Amino acid sequence: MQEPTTFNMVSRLKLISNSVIESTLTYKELVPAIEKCLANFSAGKVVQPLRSVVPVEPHNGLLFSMCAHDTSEDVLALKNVALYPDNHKQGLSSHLTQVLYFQPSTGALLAVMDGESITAMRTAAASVVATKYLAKEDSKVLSILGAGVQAYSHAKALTSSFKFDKIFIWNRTQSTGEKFCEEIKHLAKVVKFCPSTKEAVCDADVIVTATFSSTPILHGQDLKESVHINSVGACTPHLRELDDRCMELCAVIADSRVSALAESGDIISAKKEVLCEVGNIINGEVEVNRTRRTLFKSLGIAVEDVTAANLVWEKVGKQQPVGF
Ligand SMILES: NC(=O)C1=CN([C@@H]2O[C@H](COP(=O)(O)OP(=O)(O)OC[C@H]3O[C@@H](n4cnc5c(N)ncnc54)[C@H](O)[C@@H]3O)[C@@H](O)[C@H]2O)C=CC1
Ligand SMILES: O=C([O-])C1=[NH+]CCC1
Repeated sequence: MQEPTTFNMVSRLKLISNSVIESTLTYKELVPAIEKCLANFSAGKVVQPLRSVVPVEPHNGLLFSMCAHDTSEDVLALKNVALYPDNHKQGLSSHLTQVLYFQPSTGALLAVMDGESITAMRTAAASVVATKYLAKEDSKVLSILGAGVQAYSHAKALTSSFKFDKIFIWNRTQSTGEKFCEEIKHLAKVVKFCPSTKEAVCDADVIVTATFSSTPILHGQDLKESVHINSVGACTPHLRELDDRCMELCAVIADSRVSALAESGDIISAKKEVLCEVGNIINGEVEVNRTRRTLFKSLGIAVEDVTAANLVWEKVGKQQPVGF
């Protein structure tokens, strides 16, 4: 009898596209699931090595490989991200990603999922969780720096969880920023493009930074006394989005302390301490004063992809069970 191998199982593999994932995943289900996985992660219930990053220098690309096993949920997956900021010139997304979803008991590959929507949505869901625990409860003004995929998912996720009266947008390219404002104008009473980051953030209660900038775009001198920042970009040691003053003023909370200290250009360059992981706050181990300046440093961790992929599997993948 022929032994089942990955190759002769291929006909039974589920391929799950972005469009299916977009019509399947909702923030209503994803946010609590991400909250739980961040709590599991900080409670030591997740096996997750630091992701590997291969620079593809001639093409200004990076290939990330991220894997985790959530032991309390028994879910196993691996995500690849090809991060090529110049891809837009060829009409391609800057992040090309796939999630491989495994049967933990055998290691059999059950599904290959498009990773773009999973990445966009799980990152925004993690920021919603951080905002829930760290921002002032009466936050009314949201500011987003950037107008790409993450800016969009954050606008959608944050407004589906909190009520903002005003959203201020800044983007390096004004025309793209204005187009983005038009797309999200239904999300708040006022949605306005601002020509400078100072104008965009000076009244903000909650700020999102989601760009490819390599130099600071958010400056401490422009922040209110009480503000919460979700810092989503600058996920490699040579990139920065926040200046030293901003880092000095804020209490820094990360998704993963290990990832933050190894990967965050802002934390490494400013020699900033990480107060705790957001999971420590969820688990009731640390309390943070919401009326001070707080910064959630999101690097993106594999267990978030594992969690999102598991929701997709439970909702659309399971109908055709895969097994030997
Ligand atoms: N923390 C996490 O879990 C994740 C973080 N990211 C990071 O978030 C950031 C945004 O990602 P996407 O929205 O998917 O990318 P995107 O390609 O859709 O958008 C990129 C944005 O950055 C802006 N930008 C590009 N170069 C810039 C510069 N030099 N200065 C200022 N703005 C610049 C563009 O105008 C655009 O608004 C990237 O740094 C990305 O690597 C992405 C996925 C997950
Ligand atoms: O977690 C993630 O998917 C990523 N973080 C930075 C680039 C992609």
